[in-house]
Amino acid sequence: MVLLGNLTASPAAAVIRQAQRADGPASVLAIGTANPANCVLQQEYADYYFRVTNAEHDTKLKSKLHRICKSSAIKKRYFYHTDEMLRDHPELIDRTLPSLDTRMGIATTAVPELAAAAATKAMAEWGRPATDVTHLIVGTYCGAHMPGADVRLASLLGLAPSVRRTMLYLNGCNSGATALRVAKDIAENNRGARVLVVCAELTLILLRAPEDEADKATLIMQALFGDGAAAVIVGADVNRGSVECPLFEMVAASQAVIPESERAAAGRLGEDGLLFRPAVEMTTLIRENVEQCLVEALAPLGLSGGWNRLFWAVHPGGRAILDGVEAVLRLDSEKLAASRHVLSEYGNMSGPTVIFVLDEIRRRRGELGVGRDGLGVLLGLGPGISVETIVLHATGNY
Ligand SMILES: CC(C)(COP(=O)(O)OP(=O)(O)OC[C@H]1O[C@@H](n2cnc3c(N)ncnc32)[C@H](O)[C@@H]1OP(=O)(O)O)[C@@H](O)C(=O)NCCC(=O)NCCSC(=O)CC(=O)O
Repeated sequence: MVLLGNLTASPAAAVIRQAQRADGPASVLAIGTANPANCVLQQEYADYYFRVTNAEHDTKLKSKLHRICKSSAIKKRYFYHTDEMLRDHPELIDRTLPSLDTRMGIATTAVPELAAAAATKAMAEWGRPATDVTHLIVGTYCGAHMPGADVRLASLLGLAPSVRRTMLYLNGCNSGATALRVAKDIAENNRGARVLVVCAELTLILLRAPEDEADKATLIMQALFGDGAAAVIVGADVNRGSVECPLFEMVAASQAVIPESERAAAGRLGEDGLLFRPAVEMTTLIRENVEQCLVEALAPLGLSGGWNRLFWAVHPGGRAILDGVEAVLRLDSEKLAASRHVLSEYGNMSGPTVIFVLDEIRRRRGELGVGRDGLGVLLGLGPGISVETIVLHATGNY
């Protein structure tokens, strides 16, 4: 017996505990992404939005949205909602009507289905049977059901009934990074664990008609956000000769909140759906604090400063956010090329977006700023303002 304060640790228990832990670091083993079919070009978005919201008479506001769309650095976005769906549900557009039930009703099936489309791709790349998934983490801001989208998703994918599920609701744009951080801890603390992480978001939950000149936040949301889902398989201790192929080792993960920024990215679920308002100050707060957050996360690992040595998967919350991060970290222009590419092709899809960025980095086979030692940072940004930092090592097995 070993006495630790008033606790008694038995060597037998310690051996059992040790045997449950993985030896190696958690790794990203596969990535899959999916989007709904309805694609709207950004240059046509202002016309589209003011038409479907029956607000075409408001030409001043429409040209304001057109200007914001033009400077957004977004080319196109995908949406689950269609003209027909909006015609059938006027409550989604009319701000005076309650619409939460309609939005949640559609999300009940649409979120797990989009999540399944991304997960199926990740699992096909992974190469092992669905029943080998031991843990499932699902993130979404679209819905708040019991049981959640995780149960429906597990059934769609044919996961084992014993799969250990974790549901992350309303974590905002950092949910992709948050889910990966939790998956890392699970994989490293449960020998043999294979964690399926899936984030799926539909802007249907936050679609609303324009109000007036003072309501710029609505225009910003409508101009930037799109629908998408992304999935990752995370696991440690890949056996030699196995079908599995580690893409990125997860070296370290941390989270911080920017001081006094609670109101800068705030939302609430109400009768009119999800009202989320990133404040004008969000860009400045990130710009002024991101380097300090990174120093605190990376200095203990001996990695602080010299940011151009690393590759970067930064959440593309908006063009101005990427410009701010690039300027303050003095990054070479190719370092945020993957983030800018994903913003341009899909807009801000909230949680899944940073996983799309990681996928883009591996698809371009290291041409996007992966240095000789292969180290990089996945940076999640969301309400809080939360800053998620995951240090990755690109294995080169793309
Ligand atoms: C939207 C933009 C592309 C527009 O760029 P522009 O170059 O056109 O010009 P700009 O920045 O001056 O903005 C145009 C007009 O919109 C206003 N404006 C800008 N951001 C605003 C905001 N968040 N709320 C309300 N108004 C806003 C400006 O004051 C200006 O008004 P006027 O014309 O009257 O002077 C850029 O501002 C941008 O990328 N902003 C960051 C968007 C953001 O906050 N993303 C985070 C989403 S949340 C997220 O990702 C994570 C999460 O929290 O979950």
